[in-house]
Amino acid sequence: MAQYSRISGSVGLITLKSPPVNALSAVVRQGIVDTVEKALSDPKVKSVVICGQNGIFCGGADIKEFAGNMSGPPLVPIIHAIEAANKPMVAAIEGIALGGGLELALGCHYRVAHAKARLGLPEVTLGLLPAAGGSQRLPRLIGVPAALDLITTGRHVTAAEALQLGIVDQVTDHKTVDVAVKLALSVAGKPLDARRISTYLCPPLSALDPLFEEVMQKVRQRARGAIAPIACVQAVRAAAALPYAQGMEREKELMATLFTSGQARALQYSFFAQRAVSKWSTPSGARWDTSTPRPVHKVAVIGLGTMGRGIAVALAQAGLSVVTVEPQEKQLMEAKQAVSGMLERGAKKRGVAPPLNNITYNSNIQAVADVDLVIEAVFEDMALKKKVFQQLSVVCKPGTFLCTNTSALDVDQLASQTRTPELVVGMHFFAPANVMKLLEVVYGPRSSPQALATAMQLGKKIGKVSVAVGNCRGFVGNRMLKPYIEQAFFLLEEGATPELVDRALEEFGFSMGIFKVSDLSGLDVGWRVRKGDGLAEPRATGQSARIREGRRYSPLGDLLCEQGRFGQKTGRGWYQYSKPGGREPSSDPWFHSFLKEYRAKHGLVPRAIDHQEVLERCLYALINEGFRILEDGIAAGPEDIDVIYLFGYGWPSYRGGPMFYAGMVGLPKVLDRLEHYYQAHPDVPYLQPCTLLRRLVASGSPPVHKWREVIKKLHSQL
Ligand SMILES: CCCCCCCCCCCCCC(=O)CC(=O)SCCNC(=O)CCNC(=O)[C@H](O)C(C)(C)COP(=O)(O)OP(=O)(O)OC[C@H]1O[C@@H](n2cnc3c(N)ncnc32)[C@H](O)[C@@H]1OP(=O)(O)O
Ligand SMILES: NC(=O)C1=CN([C@@H]2O[C@H](COP(=O)(O)OP(=O)(O)OC[C@H]3O[C@@H](n4cnc5c(N)ncnc54)[C@H](O)[C@@H]3O)[C@@H](O)[C@H]2O)C=CC1
Repeated sequence: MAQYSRISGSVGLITLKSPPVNALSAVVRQGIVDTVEKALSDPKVKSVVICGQNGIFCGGADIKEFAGNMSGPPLVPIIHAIEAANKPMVAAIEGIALGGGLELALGCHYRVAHAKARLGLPEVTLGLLPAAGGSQRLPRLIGVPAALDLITTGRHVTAAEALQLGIVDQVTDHKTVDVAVKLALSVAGKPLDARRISTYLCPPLSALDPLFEEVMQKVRQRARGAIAPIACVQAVRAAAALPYAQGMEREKELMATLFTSGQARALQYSFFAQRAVSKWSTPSGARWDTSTPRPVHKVAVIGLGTMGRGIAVALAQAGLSVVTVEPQEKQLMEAKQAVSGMLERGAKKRGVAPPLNNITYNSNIQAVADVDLVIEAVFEDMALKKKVFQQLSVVCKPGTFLCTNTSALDVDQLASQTRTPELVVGMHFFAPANVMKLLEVVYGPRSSPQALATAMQLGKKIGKVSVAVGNCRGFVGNRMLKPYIEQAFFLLEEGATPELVDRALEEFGFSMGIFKVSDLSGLDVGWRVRKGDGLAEPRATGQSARIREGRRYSPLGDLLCEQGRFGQKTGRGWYQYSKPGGREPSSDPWFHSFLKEYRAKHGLVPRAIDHQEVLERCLYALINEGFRILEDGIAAGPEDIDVIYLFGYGWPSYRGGPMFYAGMVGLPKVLDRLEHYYQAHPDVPYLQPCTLLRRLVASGSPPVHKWREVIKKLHSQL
């Protein structure tokens, strides 16, 4: 709703009231219509201030309404009426003015923002464009280049930047509404023509066409198949080239295409999925709202290799006190230098002082005696990790949470090395740990709800999207990756090339195909795991060379590693590079002839493989494992899996995550294709459709937000 009052004798005050972010729901829009009418028809009122309750101006349209039948008065005429008013309208912006919220403010004649406010048009991140006049008013107000930047990225700006750009007229540290009322009093009765942004012409640019061509090319490249950023550029172009009324028509037309698109649905799903994962629950009944996290001020990081360094940076940047331990003197020195460099570069970007003093560097584990929580990041070696956990259990003060950054090892085995297994959880970061947003928080059978809640809260504090997952080999993300990679290897055996597989995946929207990723992260990583599992030993030629434990196996990755081809770091992998450490992959004739010989040696007759088969085999195998993970209770719901893939594995955001994507493709189709491929490859168990998928299809393929009901029923029957 919106509340109306009169203050200071002649100022009408309209307060948006719709917790938590004063979103513009149908009721709020109706409230604005009613209160604006009241203010304009009250002869005692000479000017009007619009603000939001609880220090929040407005979070934009109510995104929940997009999924249903939109009712209530539309926003565009409301904003037109505000702009056309004959009394000065002033927006008092506290907290946030986002999307429709900023568009509402742009309809006002003046804007005052609190110094801590953030403003932006983030519609593009929801698969939309600012269609309440935002794409037409913002370029008229701040110019085409700046508007293009804000609208195509959706980035939020601070009040200071908004002032510099000309989005707001005034920034204050004091009570924003008081300052806005003062301004409203001072401008009462003054002419308003020059304050109506829709009447402005965009600031002239000498070469409009080349500018838009260049921008479109860049945006297309960055968008990797997303349609909203392209539509945003087209809308701003209309602002630059057309009169306002025609520009508004174009904005509406472009929005109509986006509004009903699958991409918008996927991105809006992902917005709510991100929020849903913070409301975690476990099969044993522990929940986010009944578990109290303990405050964490001081954290230890054990092992300052690739991961430990990034984790230490993320913690220090969030203001935590960090104690690091690295026994190798040379490694410790190098790490100190690298960590300080990362902190300095990060601070420079943010215009703050580097938090160098938040970190201490130690070679002795005794240094962690008084920390609240430890994150272990030593080599992926169970024996070593067990030893470290035994030491931690002795050295740390009672009650210290002990966390491991292992990517796949059994968290419960580590817990059993300690005197307090209930305080042990996994905190699985992704490389580079100070950049990647994802954190898998892994609970074992003995982890206490408080340990899980504390790790989840710490994740939030350091800016991660944290997802609680059960303990199994590879947890959620890496477990699903295994069948995906396996299919890619099999496709090479059957006739595909790394180039073909990668092209198909990149056209789907991944920034890199699986073979390029493998070259980047190092083929030796998977090789070490396969050797540990007893899979990678050389076998005799003939059929057994491609079978392990009764299943089809491809030794291709092992054979490359035996040749010292570890990927980018050695300058050779699935592709070749100009030098060791080179970044640009190019097709490698050596690999192609090696593949030819390999196929001949194993009696494999290559056949033509198209992009569709690549996508179906790689993605449906991965999705099938996702269903198994849900079946096993390792992830609480499809949203958890999707968020993990969106934030940790480069799944294209406009496809919503693998489980949402399965729903979009149609579960019967996914089931049918898996059945088809399993029939063709009965020696590949990952392709056998799992029970949950079958059950969902038998239940009429409900939408993704209803899957939990089917999963619950399945669990109750097991
Ligand atoms: C043929 C068809 C033709 C169709 C034509 C259609 C024409 C339609 C014209 C429509 C024109 C209107 C255009 C418009 O107005 C567009 C928009 O405004 S889109 C929305 C833009 N706004 C945003 O993207 C903001 C999203 N929110 C956030 O970024 C953050 O939530 C925020 C920074 C505001 C706060 O962050 P934080 O403090 O961290 O809190 P949470 O994120 O946890 O949020 C708290 C709570 O609030 C819920 N929420 C937040 N924003 C919204 C929202 N805009 N709508 C609904 N709900 C919102 C959030 O989900 C949390 O609730 P939970 O219950 O915990 O999930
Ligand atoms: N590299 C990656 O992309 C990811 C790795 N991980 C996991 O993170 C952990 C660390 O991996 P990386 O950082 O890549 O390894 P790394 O090899 O770069 O670093 C490991 C560090 O641990 C140190 N170390 C060894 N024994 C120690 C001990 N007893 N006490 C303290 N430090 C000790 C080593 O000297 C080395 O500096 C592993 O469990 C790995 O599986 C998790 C996610 C991603």
